[in-house]
Amino acid sequence: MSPPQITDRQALVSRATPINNVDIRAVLDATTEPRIVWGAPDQATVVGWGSAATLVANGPDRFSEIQTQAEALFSSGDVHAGTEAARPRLFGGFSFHEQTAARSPWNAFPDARFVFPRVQVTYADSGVWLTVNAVGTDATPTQVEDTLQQAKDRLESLEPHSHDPVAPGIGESHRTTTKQAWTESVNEATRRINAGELQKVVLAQALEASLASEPSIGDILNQLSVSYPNCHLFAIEPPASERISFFGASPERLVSVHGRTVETDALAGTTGRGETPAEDEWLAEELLADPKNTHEHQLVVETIREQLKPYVASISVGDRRVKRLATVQHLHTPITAELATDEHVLSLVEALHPTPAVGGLPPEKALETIIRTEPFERGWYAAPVGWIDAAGNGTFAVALRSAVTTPTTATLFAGVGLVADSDPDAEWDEVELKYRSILDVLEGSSVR
Ligand SMILES: C=C(O[C@H]1C=CC=C(C(=O)O)[C@@H]1O)C(=O)O
Repeated sequence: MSPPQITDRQALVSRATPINNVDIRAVLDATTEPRIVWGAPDQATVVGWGSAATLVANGPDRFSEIQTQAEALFSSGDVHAGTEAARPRLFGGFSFHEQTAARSPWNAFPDARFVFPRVQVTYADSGVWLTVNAVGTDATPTQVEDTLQQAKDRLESLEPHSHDPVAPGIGESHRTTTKQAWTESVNEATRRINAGELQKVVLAQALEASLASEPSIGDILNQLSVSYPNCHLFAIEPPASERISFFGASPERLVSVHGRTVETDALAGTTGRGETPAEDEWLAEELLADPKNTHEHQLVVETIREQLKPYVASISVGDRRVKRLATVQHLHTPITAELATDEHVLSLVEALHPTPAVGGLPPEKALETIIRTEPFERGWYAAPVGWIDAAGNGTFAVALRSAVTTPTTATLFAGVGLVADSDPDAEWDEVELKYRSILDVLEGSSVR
């Protein structure tokens, strides 16, 4: 392999070194620049802060624009990563709709933003790694290596995080959709589904809450990682953002591309948790056999299969099963495929988003219905969040079970899939169950 060359002004320098283990919460407490956090089952957990480069795109071409900008950024570089987990990666996400109105709480979120962190700590199987990145005319190996040494010294001297997790506590809270408006919307959706205008639509609600104290993203993510070990954990803080965080613990992987292997999940159809293991099992069996939920789920499986078809040489749909989370259980079908040719992960993200687990069918009619019905801005809720690397690999989750916090407020989001026989009251309660994952950590309630 020929050595990487620095060819233009965009030259990228990246250096990494193993460091002693440092508590992720101590790292987060010590950072003042905007941070990103990513953690997924079977993947290294990453905390990054600052920006060596930031890619922004808006509008319907946001996926291809970010791909072009990422390819330009990674086209030349002087990289010594030491281990695959510490290699240069971009972290960020997209808006749900083609265009996001700059409405609260999304004012600081464009339609797509990816950050190449200035400093990154990676918790990998091979140990803890520190990476320092720089981009531009003044990015020199000597400067980056000096910064790496300084950052290593500083991180290794951090006091361990000693306090128990502190929950911010919730003051007043209200859903932005009234029960009456919700009932009317669900009835209207089911009427249109029964009339054959739509097959399925996912309607969501926002919940606005005041916080009793400023949230600590380290404590929140720590709690979420304990309660939701089989979920994708993320936090994204926009630059110059007055300490705004968008974070969540999503049970749904949108897509992961590694070489030519594609993995994705169909996740739709929900029930609660039982009081006992036997009740849990009973609820899971009921869910697997329930015609409304299996129909809602099967629409997602079939659509994902169709969406992937143009790209893949083979596809394998796993058995339908139940994914059990701390507050709910979902129908889950894992899907794997082999690409016919090399594809950038963002091509697959664009092809799959939004799946009918968060949009509906037919897609255009469902999106129109969502825009017309929902009285709040989805922003990045239910949209792809994740990472990409220089080779076009990456993993994206669907940003569910998520919230935006400021030092004094939280806005939570949750939605439900509606089909012909959906009941407004049951769907209202399901929204509450889906809020619980974030509400529990904000309130400091004990979770399973
Ligand atoms: C839209 C959400 O969940 C989706 C994912 C799993 C189960 C779902 C359901 O049963 O309705 C939804 O399709 C959400 O959590 O906000």
